[in-house]
Amino acid sequence: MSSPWVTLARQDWADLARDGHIRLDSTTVNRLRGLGDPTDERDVAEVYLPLTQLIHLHRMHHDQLYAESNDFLHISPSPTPFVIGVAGSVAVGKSTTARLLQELLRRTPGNPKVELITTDGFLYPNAVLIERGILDKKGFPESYDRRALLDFVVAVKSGAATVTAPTYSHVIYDIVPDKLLTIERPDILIVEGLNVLQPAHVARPGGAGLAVSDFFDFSVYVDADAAAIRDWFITRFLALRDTAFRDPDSYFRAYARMTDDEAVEAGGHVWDTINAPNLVHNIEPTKDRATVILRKCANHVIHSVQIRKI
Ligand SMILES: Nc1ncnc2c1ncn2[C@@H]1O[C@H](COP(=O)(O)OP(=O)(O)O)[C@@H](O)[C@H]1O
Ligand SMILES: CC(C)(COP(=O)(O)O)[C@@H](O)C(=O)NCCC(=O)O
Repeated sequence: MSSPWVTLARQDWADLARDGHIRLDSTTVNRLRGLGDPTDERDVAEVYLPLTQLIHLHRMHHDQLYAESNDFLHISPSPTPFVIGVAGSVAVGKSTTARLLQELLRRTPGNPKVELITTDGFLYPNAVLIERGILDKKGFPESYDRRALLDFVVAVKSGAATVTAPTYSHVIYDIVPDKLLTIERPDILIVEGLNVLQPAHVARPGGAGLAVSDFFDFSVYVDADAAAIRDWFITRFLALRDTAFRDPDSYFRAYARMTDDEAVEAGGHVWDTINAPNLVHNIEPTKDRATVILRKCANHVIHSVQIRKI
């Protein structure tokens, strides 16, 4: 059976990188990578640079098509940003991927303005999740205000001068009251989150018929075996116990006093009861909707890249 995908082993993918002047020094890479994520300058050169060049190619053609379509229609709407979705499990390293792409794309010709938002800002506040009995479903599609997220992306994509988004804090484990993120006419918008590749839930009465993924011009799914991601999640949980959980404002400060065994048990429980079911039932089924799948092996290293060729 023919496949819409072409899969490249890492070295073949790395060989596609064209001569360019885009570099990220180790200080920048260290600043951008997530807790416990070993991504380094070599990964940037071998994996993220060719990806940036492919995205730039898509963006150039997107802008040209948009301009020519507008000429054909005799309309002159506001410039529209190129929108990129970054999806994948909790703890798979989406934020590292999204932040690296933001920095690399800023260095592409014309130095575009690249903004990044994470969808956690569109989670319902804990008070609403509690009222609906779904606090233990944080990260599941129904825990987000999908209408507000869609409205946000449509407004930015429509070229609105100023668009705001709510923000989430992992420390307080809730939406931060009165703290908004302001986006002002970016050339590129990256939307990172667990469920950004979800299709519209048209079957639901009153369903929007549209989802944020309908406005993506390019998307990346960060993929790894669930057993490996579970290990990364628990390792990160132990690291957070020694750092972020000690913050007096941390929702998880009770975890800061746990022994290693207790923390492994508690982290494993969160993974097994919340994040693993969400991965299996909601996130992983959206993988094939991505333009590119970055496939990691158990040590976090990206070993192959799958690209939708049609
Ligand atoms: N409880 C927490 N306290 C502080 N930071 C956290 C906590 N959980 C996750 N983070 C941080 O939030 C970011 C997003 O995490 P996550 O949603 O698991 O996505 P990913 O690991 O794929 O980037 C990461 O940089 C992670 O280190
Ligand atoms: C905040 C998250 C839902 C991720 O949100 P995203 O920005 O990917 O939409 C996730 O990191 C999280 O905290 N999940 C809840 C389960 C847990 O405590 O790990």
